[in-house]
Amino acid sequence: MVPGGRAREVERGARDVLDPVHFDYLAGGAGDERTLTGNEDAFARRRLVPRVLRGPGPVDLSTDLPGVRLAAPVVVAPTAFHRLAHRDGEAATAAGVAAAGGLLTVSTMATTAVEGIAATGAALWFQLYVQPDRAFTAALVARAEAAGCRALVLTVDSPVRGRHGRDERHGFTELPPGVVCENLRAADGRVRDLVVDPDLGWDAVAWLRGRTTLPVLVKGVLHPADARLAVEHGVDGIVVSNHGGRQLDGAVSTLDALPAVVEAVAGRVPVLLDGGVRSGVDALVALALGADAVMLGRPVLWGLALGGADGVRAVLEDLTDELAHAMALVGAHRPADLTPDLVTVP
Ligand SMILES: Cc1cc2nc3c(=O)[nH]c(=O)nc-3n(C[C@H](O)[C@H](O)[C@H](O)COP(=O)(O)O)c2cc1C
Ligand SMILES: O=C(O)C(=O)c1ccccc1
Repeated sequence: MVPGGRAREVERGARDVLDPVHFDYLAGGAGDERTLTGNEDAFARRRLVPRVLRGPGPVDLSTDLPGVRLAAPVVVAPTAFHRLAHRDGEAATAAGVAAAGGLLTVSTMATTAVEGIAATGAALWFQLYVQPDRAFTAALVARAEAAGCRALVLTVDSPVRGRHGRDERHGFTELPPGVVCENLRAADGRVRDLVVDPDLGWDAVAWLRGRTTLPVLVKGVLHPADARLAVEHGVDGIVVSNHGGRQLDGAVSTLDALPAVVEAVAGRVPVLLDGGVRSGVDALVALALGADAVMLGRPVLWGLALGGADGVRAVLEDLTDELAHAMALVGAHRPADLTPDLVTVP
């Protein structure tokens, strides 16, 4: 079954097919889930002020990002444990992304090895949780690079783990038998536990630079001062993210945080946004407020749960089609035509 409908329907469908404990792990957020709901609410508050009679010409969504040229400014965000959503896990996700001509960010916490994910032919970035064991982290970076990942996405919003009430209520603490984080398998064959590093600082960017020639993005920036620091430390891109409301509950919505970050970055590196993007119109709003691309987290997981690779492909193609259609209706031919004056808060 291939879902073709809108994000809400796909989410409802996924809820119907998934173990409720696993659905809640994937859907849930930290604390009272204010930031989780705030991300979507921020999009719902915006309205578009379209331009008319802007002339003919096809819509061209092509976008250059670190290490990759894409047909549309849409990237799959890194999410853990795809084998909770579908038995084929990240291999199915990657096959769907490849079919849609997209880009998948592989999570450090993937339940399929990065080498196996790369075998699908999908374009990949690799999301990194820097471990206090830097030798192990360097080996993981080398694996990602050897597998053909085109950039590293350093997650910086997790000095400690968020507290997820839904998981606590269910007592969800362990993956099902046979499901493991294959990227945390060490040379000795044993799978390490993830350690988030409370001591991580900006020097981690220079450390990473010394170990890879890949572009490095930082993911999880909300404050414009941090965006400035990221540029000063030589990053190749910034992802405005609150981890889909799974880390600091009460954090600002990503759409509300975006304009100040864009102003601070002043075009020096690409700025991406994730959190609450559920439609092509949402993507258009983020681009108009200055994002160079959006990332999708949960919608891709729901497509995966419902339809495997075909479900992922359908989610990506639907959203991209809707973005192109909405671009035509606001009078824009390419992403650069999308400017903040097209968005209002009535
Ligand atoms: C189930 C789940 C697992 C996630 N795992 C990771 C992860 O391993 N690394 C990471 O940097 N972000 C992770 N994230 C955050 C996503 O990359 C992204 O920031 C967020 O999902 C975007 O919001 P959205 O789900 O509203 O699209 C995860 C999110 C979800 C929902
Ligand atoms: O669940 C998450 O959002 C996430 O990033 C994560 C972090 C550590 C282990 C598993 C998932």
